[in-house]
Amino acid sequence: MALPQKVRLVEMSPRDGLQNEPGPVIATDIKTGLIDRLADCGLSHIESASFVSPKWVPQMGDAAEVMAGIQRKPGVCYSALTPNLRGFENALAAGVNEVAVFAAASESFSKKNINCTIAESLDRFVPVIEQARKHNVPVRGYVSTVLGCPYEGEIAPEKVAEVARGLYEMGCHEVSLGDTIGVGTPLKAKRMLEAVVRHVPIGNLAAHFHDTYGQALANLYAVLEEGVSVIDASVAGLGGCPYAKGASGNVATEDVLYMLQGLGIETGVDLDRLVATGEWICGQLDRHNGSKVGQALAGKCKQQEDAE
Ligand SMILES: CC(C)(COP(=O)([O-])OP(=O)([O-])OC[C@H]1O[C@@H](n2cnc3c(N)ncnc32)[C@H](O)[C@@H]1OP(=O)([O-])[O-])[C@@H](O)C(=O)NCCC(=O)NCCSC(=O)C[C@@](C)(O)CC(=O)[O-]
Repeated sequence: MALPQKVRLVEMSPRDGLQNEPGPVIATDIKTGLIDRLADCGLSHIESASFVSPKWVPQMGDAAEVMAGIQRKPGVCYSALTPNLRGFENALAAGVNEVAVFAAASESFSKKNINCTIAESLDRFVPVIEQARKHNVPVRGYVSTVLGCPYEGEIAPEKVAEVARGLYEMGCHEVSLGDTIGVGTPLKAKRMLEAVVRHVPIGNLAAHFHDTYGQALANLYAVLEEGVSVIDASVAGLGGCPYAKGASGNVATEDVLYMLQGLGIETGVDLDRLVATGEWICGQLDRHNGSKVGQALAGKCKQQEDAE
């Protein structure tokens, strides 16, 4: 299949990127500063917060304050995770544009992440989706561990397809396929996708790949060739996985954008601004920049400044 002409980037850093950041809880104004800068880069979908239990994920405990503090830009979708009805109600009150429910293809991961089985999680999402429909709020669905699980190892593509189908059939307009611990390789990613597209149209799928083994760009290229046109990514590669020691964050948005530009694929996102945003947030968090493109372009810029 020909590569898509346009890709929609879904920016994960304020949520997936920051939820697992070690150390003290990050100040709300750093989170809102990040989201506003990302919107200024031209990103049209920013996963901004997570209405989960603050006991489980302390970094997301100020979700309502974050949503209240951002400067909303017209045309930008500010979304949030909602694991249950309570999360949905709080997200609705905070004025999110879209919510996301999250399941896994591995029973062990589901238990560790949301303290219930896969079947229980799908049951729990039914009232969330019903309420969302009533309030005209679109719902995205995630499937974690689609290319491997930290507890169970290999995950059958058919299991991924079953969960993705469940989410799609219950009303998720988009299902994002998560290589949570970044263990996938291109052929595996293609095989997994082939199983999923038997049940969910390709236009309703997104790729959400972490970069732990440095395979994320290769995996993305593989699924772009299969027709995927929505990619989740995180500026500066922020993030990790609390249940997999050493797991890296999502593939860096700067790296994905550089690759897409090289392929002539449109995104509407400004690379220079994105690099500056990655540098800014890494400075705020006193953290290493996990984007190769970010490092290269920021280094080049500094070299030019020094020469002047
Ligand atoms: C699902 C629960 C709540 C079940 O948590 P639980 O302990 O099984 O159930 P509970 O209903 O008894 O709730 C426990 C406590 O949380 C409260 N609570 C309950 N719900 C909420 C809520 N919405 N907002 C605020 N508080 C809430 C509830 O009131 C209670 O408080 P207590 O009585 O002990 O004081 C919990 O397991 C949880 O919050 N898990 C979140 C885990 C999480 O956020 N993981 C990271 C996101 S998923 C991810 O990163 C993967 C993804 C999407 O990026 C894709 C990929 O890469 O694979």
